[in-house]
Amino acid sequence: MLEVNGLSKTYGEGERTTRALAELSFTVAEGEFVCVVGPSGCGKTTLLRCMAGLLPPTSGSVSLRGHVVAGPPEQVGFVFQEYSRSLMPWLSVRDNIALPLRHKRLGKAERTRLVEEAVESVGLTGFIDHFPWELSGGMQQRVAIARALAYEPEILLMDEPFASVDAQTRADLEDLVLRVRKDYGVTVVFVTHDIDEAVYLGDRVVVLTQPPTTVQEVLAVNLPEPRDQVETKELPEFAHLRAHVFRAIKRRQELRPAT
Ligand SMILES: Nc1ncnc2c1ncn2[C@@H]1O[C@H](COP(=O)(O)OP(=O)(O)OP(=O)(O)O)[C@@H](O)[C@H]1O
Repeated sequence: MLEVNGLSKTYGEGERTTRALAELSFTVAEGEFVCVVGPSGCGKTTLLRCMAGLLPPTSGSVSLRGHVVAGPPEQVGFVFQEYSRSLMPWLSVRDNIALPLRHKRLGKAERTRLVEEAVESVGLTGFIDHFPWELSGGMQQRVAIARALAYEPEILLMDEPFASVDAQTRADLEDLVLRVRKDYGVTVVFVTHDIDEAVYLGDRVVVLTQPPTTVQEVLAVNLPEPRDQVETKELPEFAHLRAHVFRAIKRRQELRPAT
């Protein structure tokens, strides 16, 4: 469905050049949940922005169903890390979620239905007429997820969406994403620097190297479904997979020449 083909991205020119992505290739199948994990600064956000058509690659390409992505595709929804910056403080939850739907030609009743269903699916029905600043951080991130879902995307691109919430809220939001993925049948690309999160959520994990970044390894996660925060994480296979990813990242760091 999605194909990242020899993707590279260099920022700036001359002395201020940063080679963020060296050459990356991997694919994402229809309905798959792919986690991308790598050390801080390895270019995860850059990769996702290229996949979203928000940033042109320096070379290589991203294709969606065989068509090269040259701008934000209609079928794609995004959830970013900074929920506090992505929601409009002067709009209610309802109006924030309805905002991207302006780009779709929908009747009022259909728009209301999509917004209300999305709010219900993230468990915020009682807060639909509240403003973002009246909600906790975790609730605001739920609103950001609902906004992406109401748009009925085929693909959800998520950039470290739970990095700024506490551990318990993070676990709840992880399970929420697994559930909506199932309910909405959406394909997910989920970027995180958290190895446990990547293994817990993913059908596959793409492990990135330090910059200049390439794909170090693509790992299949054959853990039983449905995943469970306690039972899944107690499994020896879970411990094995997380140790494998951890070692892959650490080994690569040790191989880097001293600077
Ligand atoms: N707009 C920009 N202009 C110049 N350099 C940039 C720009 N955006 C990112 N970079 C550089 O590209 C590299 C990768 O950045 P990016 O934000 O994609 O990494 P990341 O893996 O998402 O980081 P983190 O995990 O810390 O969020 C970094 O060296 C960064 O300084």
